[in-house]
Amino acid sequence: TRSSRPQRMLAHVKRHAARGDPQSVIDAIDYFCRHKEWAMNVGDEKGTILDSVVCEVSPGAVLELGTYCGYSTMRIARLLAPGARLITLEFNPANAAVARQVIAWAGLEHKVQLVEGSSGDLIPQMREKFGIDSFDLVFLDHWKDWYLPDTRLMEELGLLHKGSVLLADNVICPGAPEYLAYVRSSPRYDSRYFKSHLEYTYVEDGLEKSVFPGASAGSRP
Ligand SMILES: O=c1[nH]cnc2c(O)c(F)c(-c3ccc(F)cc3)cc12
Ligand SMILES: [Mg+2]
Repeated sequence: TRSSRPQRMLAHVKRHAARGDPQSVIDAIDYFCRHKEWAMNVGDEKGTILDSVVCEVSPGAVLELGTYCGYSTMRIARLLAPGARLITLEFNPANAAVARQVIAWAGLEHKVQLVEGSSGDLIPQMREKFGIDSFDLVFLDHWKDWYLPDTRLMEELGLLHKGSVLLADNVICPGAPEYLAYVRSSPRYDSRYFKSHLEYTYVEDGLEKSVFPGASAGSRP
């Protein structure tokens, strides 16, 4: 049967990127998506904003919701300090299989734990299965309708601490209106919009960065 777009992307990476060199893998994917076939990686423009947030937070524990082909996984992992951990959740087994190979090609597998399954099922298992107490940074990039329920779930499970940062992709295109309304109106978050463009296009999109000031915020003094 005909190869999939992620498989063709992986073949391009293996031909054009150097093993163990994450930047060359990132560049090869950006080239493939800009000049051969568009794909829904966060991309180079929004990726630069992602990089700056990762550097600012310098997280010890990161959760990525939505791995796809591992592009943003690599952008985050390449900036992590020794010992810092990134857990990335992917619903689609075929995409997860490609992402594992992309992450391995970049030589970043020791910093990344890729788990297949639905975020709603896996988030409640973070403590028991992965020994994670809370996340310093969460990158939401899976499915817009799950941004809000997954955020509520992380709050209820105490997986966010004072200062935890949520960074959400695609808040304009395809758009996550309920999520935006929540983080922008809740006294529990300090939220800011980083205007950018839909990956590899001139269409507007952006990232929403929301800092969790602590569970006590928004409750009666
Ligand atoms: O489903 C998605 N999950 C995560 N990220 C996405 C994304 O960055 C997109 F651009 C898009 C997208 C797809 C088709 C379009 F026409 C526009 C945006 C979708 C997703
Ligand atoms: Mg996205």
